[in-house]
Amino acid sequence: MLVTKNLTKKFVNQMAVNNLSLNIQPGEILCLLGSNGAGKSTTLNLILSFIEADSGEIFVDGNKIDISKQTSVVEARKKIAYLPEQVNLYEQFNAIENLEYLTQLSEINTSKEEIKQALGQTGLYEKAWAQPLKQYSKGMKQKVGIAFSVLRKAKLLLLDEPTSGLDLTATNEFIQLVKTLANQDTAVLLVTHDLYCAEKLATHIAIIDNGTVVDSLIADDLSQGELQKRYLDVIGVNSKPSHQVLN
Ligand SMILES: Nc1ncnc2c1ncn2[C@@H]1O[C@H](COP(=O)(O)OP(=O)(O)OP(=O)(O)O)[C@@H](O)[C@H]1O
Repeated sequence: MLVTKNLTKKFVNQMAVNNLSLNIQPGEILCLLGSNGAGKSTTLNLILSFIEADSGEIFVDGNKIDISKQTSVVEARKKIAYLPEQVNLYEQFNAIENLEYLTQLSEINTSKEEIKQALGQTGLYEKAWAQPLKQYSKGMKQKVGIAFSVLRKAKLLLLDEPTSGLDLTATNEFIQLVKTLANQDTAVLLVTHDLYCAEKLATHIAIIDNGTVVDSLIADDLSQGELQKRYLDVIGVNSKPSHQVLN
């Protein structure tokens, strides 16, 4: 569903993404795990055609994105749902109104019943559906964002640090929700530095450092604690003293 081949992007003197190749099939959840500045957001921005790669290729559902052609970008974006770290929705509107408005804007033919079904699928409790989003927590807003991706029938879901600011209950609810979407054949790219989320959610993990994948793992093959060890090895924490002795 998503293939990137040797993606490279440099900002002035900073190599943000360096020869990055990814492959996500329908139903797979690939976690791009990396620390601050590793190149995660730049990768998402490239896939979304917000910025242009210096070199490399991106294929969505088998079609190569040609950023110089509006039709190519529009076609790719139709298949992609993007959930940014801070979900951008209309705070004065309630969940149903938001989804009615967003589907109209995107020219998606949908009924109120389908909107309610999509909200129901996310587990957002029904009492909240008619409340303005300014009264929502981050986790609740995310559910509305996910409902929109369900209504759009997106084949590829991009998640940017989705669990930052969520408590453990909301994190676990979110993880279950994304797993349900993957079980329905959505391909998911999850970008995070949250090891817990990576461990609980991903089917595949690519550890990224300096814009390059330095370790690729299959979640089912990981033993207890192995991901944490391999991640800490990459970011160099295991080789540093664990604490300083103060005199
Ligand atoms: N527009 C830009 N101009 C210059 N340098 C940039 C720009 N965007 C990103 N960078 C640099 O590219 C590198 C990768 O940044 P990126 O934002 O992709 O990392 P990240 O993994 O998403 O980090 P974080 O977890 O902090 O969001 C960093 O060194 C960053 O400073």
